[in-house]
Amino acid sequence: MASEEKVHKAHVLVLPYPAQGHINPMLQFSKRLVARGLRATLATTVHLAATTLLHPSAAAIAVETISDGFDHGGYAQAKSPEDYLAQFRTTGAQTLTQLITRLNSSGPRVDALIYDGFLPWALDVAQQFGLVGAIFFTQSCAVNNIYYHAYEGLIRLPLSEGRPVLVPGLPPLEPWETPSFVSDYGSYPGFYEMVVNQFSNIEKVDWVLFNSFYELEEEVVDWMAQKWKVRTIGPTLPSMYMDKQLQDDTDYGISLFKPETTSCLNWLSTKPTKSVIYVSFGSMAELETEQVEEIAWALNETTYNFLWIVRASEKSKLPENFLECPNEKGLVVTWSPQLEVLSHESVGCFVTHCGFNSVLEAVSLGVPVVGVPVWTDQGTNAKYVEDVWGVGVRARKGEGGIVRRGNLGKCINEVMRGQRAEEIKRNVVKWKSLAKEAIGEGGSSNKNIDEFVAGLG
Ligand SMILES: O=c1ccn([C@@H]2O[C@H](COP(=O)(O)OP(=O)(O)O[C@H]3O[C@H](CO)[C@@H](O)[C@H](O)[C@H]3O)[C@@H](O)[C@H]2O)c(=O)[nH]1
Repeated sequence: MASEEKVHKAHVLVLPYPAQGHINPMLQFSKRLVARGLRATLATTVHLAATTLLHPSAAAIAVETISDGFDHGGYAQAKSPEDYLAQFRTTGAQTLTQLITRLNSSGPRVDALIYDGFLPWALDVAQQFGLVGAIFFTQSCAVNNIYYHAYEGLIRLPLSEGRPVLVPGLPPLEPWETPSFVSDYGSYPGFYEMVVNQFSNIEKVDWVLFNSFYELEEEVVDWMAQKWKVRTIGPTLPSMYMDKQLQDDTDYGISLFKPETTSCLNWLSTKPTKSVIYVSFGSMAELETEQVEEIAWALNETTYNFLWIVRASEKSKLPENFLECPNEKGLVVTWSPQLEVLSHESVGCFVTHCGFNSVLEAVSLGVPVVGVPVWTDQGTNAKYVEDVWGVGVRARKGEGGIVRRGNLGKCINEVMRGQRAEEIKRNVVKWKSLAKEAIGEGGSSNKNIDEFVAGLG
């Protein structure tokens, strides 16, 4: 027994919200822990485990399931976001309790729970078992400081038109630059509760982890660090794109959609250096049909090549005959190997919804951005892209709340050529290097991960 105890590696259970943009960073963080000698188990939902395959590179991480209450369809089966979150809270807490009980009796016993901020009830479960509790935020520190201030009633909602929103550590924001759950207060009650309730029990948590890096959000991290044990541990791109310390770590290891890797890479290889506009709106955003049409015509009119990700569920929104007309100039696929695409020499800019993973990937791989935010945190990320980090521009919405083709085309030209493009390129180079330094040997995120691991020892 004593010798068994001696070899016990600290065992962390990692619980992401079941969406691509949440699993990717938490799985990557788990790999960093395993590389430091910890044992990691990913807890995901029954539905997700049944519909997704983990790649071999993630094999060092065990996978276990809990239930969100919708084993045969997941989120799509719920009546509403409120229904989904309420069921997940009840069934998730019960099945997480059963999982920890089982792991503790069969071994290896669990020492810590790293849970997604969207699932704050998980901390109560962790504490019933006396586990170390770490909340993991997949969105930026800036966005989450806005949510904290909303939770505490420190910003008055609904926001007043024309009055800047002041949050410590952030530049003054116009109301439309805050996350949509705040700027359109009342329109998304379930999601609003989800994002602000991340702070409902934060004073009880042991660690507050962010997929960001200190240099990227210094002021807001300093402010938050006065209140909680905040540690930035990102960017969580696979190691082979960053510090190259983990030889097998070439991709995220999980994909909810099947990437069309061969067609993307073959097509890219026929294009000149920095001639391609890569366009993707991530795994969740649903665009209005008119918006899809405006993007299509903007891409059709541009002089550049384009690679556009249109998920299967969005394809019917493409203008008739669009797929046939671009031929050599453009490729439309349902899902790409995004990291390989962004690091390909033929890609010149990234038209993105500004999901936080996509922004961090663009920053880390040095690709200029055209932000076309859709909802949630994306408008605030786009503000930072343009005004704080200077790595791109934001396309403003026109008539009907739609980004019009002329405006999108103008933004693409601005980041691809001319004086502003030169300035953006300088910033892109600077941030790429700072991102690599942060996660590399001796960097801020690397040290923070070491400290977290030492704390579990
Ligand atoms: O064709 C594609 C498109 C995307 N990705 C990957 O999918 C992830 C997408 O993440 P993200 O850019 O954050 O977008 P969403 O999937 O939309 O993420 C949700 O979750 C994020 C983290 O909470 C939020 O910042 C977003 O606003 C929210 O929409 C990234 O790692 C991409 O590399 C691919 O591999 N292939």
